[in-house]
Amino acid sequence: MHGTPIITTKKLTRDYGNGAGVFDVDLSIPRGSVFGLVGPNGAGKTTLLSVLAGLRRAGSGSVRVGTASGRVLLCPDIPDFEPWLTATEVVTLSARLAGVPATEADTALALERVGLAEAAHRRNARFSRGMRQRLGLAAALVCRPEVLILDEPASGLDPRGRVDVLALIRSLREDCTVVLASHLLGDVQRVCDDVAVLVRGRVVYQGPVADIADRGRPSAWQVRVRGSAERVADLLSAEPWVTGAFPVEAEPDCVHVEATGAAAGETGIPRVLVEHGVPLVSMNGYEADLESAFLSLTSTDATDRSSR
Ligand SMILES: Nc1ncnc2c1ncn2[C@@H]1O[C@H](COP(=O)(O)OP(=O)(O)OP(=O)(O)O)[C@@H](O)[C@H]1O
Repeated sequence: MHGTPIITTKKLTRDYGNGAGVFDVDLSIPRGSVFGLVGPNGAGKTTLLSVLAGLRRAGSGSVRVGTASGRVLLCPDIPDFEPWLTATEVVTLSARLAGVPATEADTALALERVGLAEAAHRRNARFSRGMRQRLGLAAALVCRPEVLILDEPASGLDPRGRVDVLALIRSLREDCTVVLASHLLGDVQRVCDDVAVLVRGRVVYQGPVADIADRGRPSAWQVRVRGSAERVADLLSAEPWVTGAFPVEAEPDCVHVEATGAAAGETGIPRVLVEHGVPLVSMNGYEADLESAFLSLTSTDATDRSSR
């Protein structure tokens, strides 16, 4: 892992009983990175984040955070504000409560960064879930945290808002270390440098996000061609690395192709089409589902790698 760690945990455990909680968690979060904590519902992400933020105590084990406690901020998934406050008032109050001097310009900048400049003087009572999440981010940013902990930061956003907020989070590495939890592997892949995967309270993988991206790469595609889908399916079926190829019933010019691996298909399908003079219109990989990514991450191999 790159960078000196700003947060390290050793054998961190918070046991709620009946198998719930987090157990023997060893984390090393590099300073200045965006670190993702990913896992299915109930895996223990929120528990772990709140222990890192100092809001919940660990039952055993240790947490070392290389900064003053006031410089670590946690932003919950859907922050709750007094409904009568305007967005500007929420952000101003947040800075005051944190004891951070913030000018009007600082407040305006924080709101602008999260895309709420136009709503700056509106009361938050009628804000959508996504706007509330953005406002929570602005309220955190104005405090200039050294470590910003975000629980499901994009869960309430529409696709456009999601892209914007993920880009914003990515840009924050210049200012602080970000630790975010998500059950959406795609979001984590997009913004994080390193990732830890929690399954039933235990870290089953920790390392560069690129490694997970490789595991999540699809090895099945819907290939749209100009020409006969039947012929393309026959051509591809003859290749040793193709494990299945057939025309898609509802889409006359599409072929469903499955390969032995991601790289084999990504290079092999366009090559075969070029060789036979078939124009390729599009090639879309089926998103690997989270469940199978987690299954692959709980394999012996992945568990071994978690100790590096
Ligand atoms: N205060 C508590 N007392 C007892 N059990 C708890 C407590 N808080 C959480 N749990 C249980 O611990 C497990 C982990 O919960 P946690 O909220 O940390 O998971 P999560 O990964 O954040 O889940 P989600 O993605 O659904 O928010 C769950 O089984 C939950 O029911």
